This record gives sequence, C-alpha cells and structure tokens, in this order.
Amino acid sequence: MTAELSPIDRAKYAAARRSVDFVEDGMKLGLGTGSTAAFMVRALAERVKAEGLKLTCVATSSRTADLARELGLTVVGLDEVRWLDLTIDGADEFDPNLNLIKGGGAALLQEKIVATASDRMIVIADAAKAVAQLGAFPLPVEVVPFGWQTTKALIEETLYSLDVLNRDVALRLDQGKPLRTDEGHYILDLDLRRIGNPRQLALVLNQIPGVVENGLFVDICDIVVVGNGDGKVTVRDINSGRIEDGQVDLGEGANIFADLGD
Ligand SMILES: O=C(CO)[C@H](O)[C@H](O)COP(=O)(O)O
Repeated sequence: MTAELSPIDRAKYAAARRSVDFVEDGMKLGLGTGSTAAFMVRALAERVKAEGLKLTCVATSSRTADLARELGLTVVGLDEVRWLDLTIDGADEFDPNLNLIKGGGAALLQEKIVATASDRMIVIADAAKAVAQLGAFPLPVEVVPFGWQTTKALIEETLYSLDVLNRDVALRLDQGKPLRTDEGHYILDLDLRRIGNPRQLALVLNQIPGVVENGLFVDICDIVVVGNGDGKVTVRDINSGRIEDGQVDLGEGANIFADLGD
C-alpha cells in the first residue's frame, strides 16, 4: 500500500508519525492544518486507540476539527482550555532559525493563535520545506474583505518602502471567487522571493489597517521534525540545539494510507 504513495507523502507521513511520539497522556494538544498535519491527526488517533491516551485537542481549522472528531479525538474550543502543552503543525517553509512561512492552507490565523498559546510548537515537514532564507513560497497575509484593494495597495507601498525588490501581491482565489478563510477573511499572497528580515516584515505588515495576520511565524517554533521518502527523520530542537536522526517504519502507516484510499 505504501509503495503507491508519492515520496513526498511518505516523507510527510514519516515526519507526522515521529511527531506523535512527543504526545503524552493527559496533554492539551493543538492540531495543525494541511496534508502533513492530516497525517499527524491520523497517526495520533491510532496511538490514542492503541494506548487509550486521554487527550484534549484544539483544532486550527474546521477541516482539522472535522477530521479529528471523525477519528474519535476529543476536540474543544481554545477558550475551553486557554493554554496548550503542545501544538503540532505543518509549514510551507522553515529557515535555519526555525522561522516559518505558513498559510498555504489558508489557516494561518488560527494556527498562529493556537501555536502562540502553546508551551511548545513542533513543525512537521518534508525536507523540501527547508530553506536558507524564507520567501520563495509566497507569503500569505489574511485581510478583511472590506476595502481589500486599498489594503493591498498599502501593502505594496509598505513593501516598496522596505526596498523589497519583488513585490507581486495576488488575491487568492477558489474556483474563480476570492477564497474565504474560516473567519470569512481573504488571503493575499505576497510573492517576495526573499525575505531578508522576517521579524521586521511581520511587525510592519500587522500595522496596516485591514491586515488581520500574516503567515510569518517568528520565534514560535521550537522543534522541527523533517521526514524523507525512505522513512528517515531528523528532529532538531532550536532551544537545546539537539539534532537526532531516526527511522520510521513506513509499513506502520498501512492503515492510515488504506483509510485515505491510496
Ligand atoms: O500553513 C498551513 C495551512 O495554513 C500548512 O501547514 C502548510 O500550508 C503546509 O501544508 P502541507 O502540509 O499540506 O504541505
């Protein structure tokens, strides 16, 4: 079954499977959004079933909440628990300081709120998401629909004032219409190629009226788990500096992959 999966999906599964080893009984857990996070939710549900773990989960999107509930996990609102032990989520890019671009799945707002309300954030990713400098992936910025074109112009002016050379800003569409986030906002994707100073850019973007949040996660992620198509995983902890290599048995994913219909 696993042989039919693409190498990228095997890499995502490997990272996801390794990340759930960090989950302990009784934890309050943030569940990310995206395809890698979906593998994690499935691997987590398997562990809960096999070991009878008692977990309280907070989802970062309606998609993740639906999947987690369908798999029997307990999902509550963030305000019911206020603070989480751990959040596990995917990313679109991560740099050597574990700063991230997120929001490829349009869930950056809830993802940032949940990760910030957690003792630790683990990012799970395939190796292709590692970059020397953020920015090849267009930076998602969530904006309110009211006056969004004015907000877009203000963003372009701000990028110009920061001497950003490439500053293509595009409204994200879904079947020809503006994509709506879970909160009903729009997403603008900023194709910047290179982000020299993610901390500065994140702060400046959030000063613009109409901007709700941006997809730069600076100093939020603690650990990255990087998966490869052959099941090799590397865990890097930015706080301790520890790097640990391991191997995930991809055969263990057979149930999960079968559920996906692959
Ligand atoms: O930020 C996200 C959703 O808003 C995702 O974590 C990010 O887009 C990675 O997605 P995938 O795991 O499907 O590659």
